[in-house]
Amino acid sequence: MSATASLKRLMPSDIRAQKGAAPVVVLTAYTTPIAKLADPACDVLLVGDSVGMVLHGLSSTLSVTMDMMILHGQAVMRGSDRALVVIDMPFGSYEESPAQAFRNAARILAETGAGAVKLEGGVHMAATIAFLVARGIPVMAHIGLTPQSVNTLGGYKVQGKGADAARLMADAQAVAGAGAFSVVIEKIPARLAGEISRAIEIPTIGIGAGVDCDGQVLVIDDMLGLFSDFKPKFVKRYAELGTTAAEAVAAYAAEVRAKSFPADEHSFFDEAKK
Ligand SMILES: Nc1nc(=O)c2c([nH]1)NC[C@@H]1CN(c3ccc(C(=O)N[C@@H](CCC(=O)O)C(=O)O)cc3)CN21
Ligand SMILES: CC(C)C(=O)C(=O)O
Ligand SMILES: [Mg+2]
Repeated sequence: MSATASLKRLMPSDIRAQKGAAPVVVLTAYTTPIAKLADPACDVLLVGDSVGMVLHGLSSTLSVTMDMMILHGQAVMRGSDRALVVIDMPFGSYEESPAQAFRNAARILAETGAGAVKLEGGVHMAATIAFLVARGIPVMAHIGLTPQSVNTLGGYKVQGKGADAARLMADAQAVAGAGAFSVVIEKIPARLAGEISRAIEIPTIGIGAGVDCDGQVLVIDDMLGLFSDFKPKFVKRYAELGTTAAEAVAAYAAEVRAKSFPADEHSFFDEAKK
């Protein structure tokens, strides 16, 4: 961001090393001004494919494109100089083969300067994660509720209940064994998330996964109260900026109609006013 930035940007190895030492603080960011605001307080800024739903009005993440992720990734890099920037690989850009995943992940890192990519999947994506890591691409994994699989999961439901717990533990161990530097665990029972966090050696980043994860992530628009269509149980609203903004817009509209804005102080005159 600034030419004189003295702090070195955090790297995937720094995040990995926070396990057992300091909780990993993650928020999404999609734009330069939001990145500027979140960078000083966060360890990781995640350019999530949630950008499609939050900023572009899409009804799921499935139609998010490589070009969208790269454009928003570039904007977030310009607004940050401390946090590690991680960019979601969009649906369809990595599932076909390790070679396809490498080609698209390399393009994301080359065109944005970000430090890592994130992709969804456990046991079935472990070979791809290992392929990327062996070729210089740090990977954050994402297991549990994986929104790109909403159509096969049958909705945005809690994962890992009952007999599914063993499958989720296997997913966590597979992505850790494949060399991921951390793993997002979404919408699973808190007790299982704690067991997984204790069982693997990389930091778990929870969203709807309880307090025993090694870090937490939220969509920033959700926690700021800016994305009002969506209030799942795991979101805590730390502000109500959507309400504040709507009130400001209403006040502006009323003043324009009443001709009380602009006042002299917002206007220009060719002579000093008497
Ligand atoms: N704004 C936003 N926040 C997110 O956390 C988020 C996205 N978008 N988009 C990508 C994925 C999708 N995610 C989701 C989506 C739905 C639920 C969920 O619990 N849905 C409830 C209804 C929630 C509501 O609308 O109040 C459900 O029953 O389906 C959870 C995570 C998480 N991610
Ligand atoms: C919610 C987080 C983990 C994510 O994947 C996204 O924002 O797309
Ligand atoms: Mg995502």
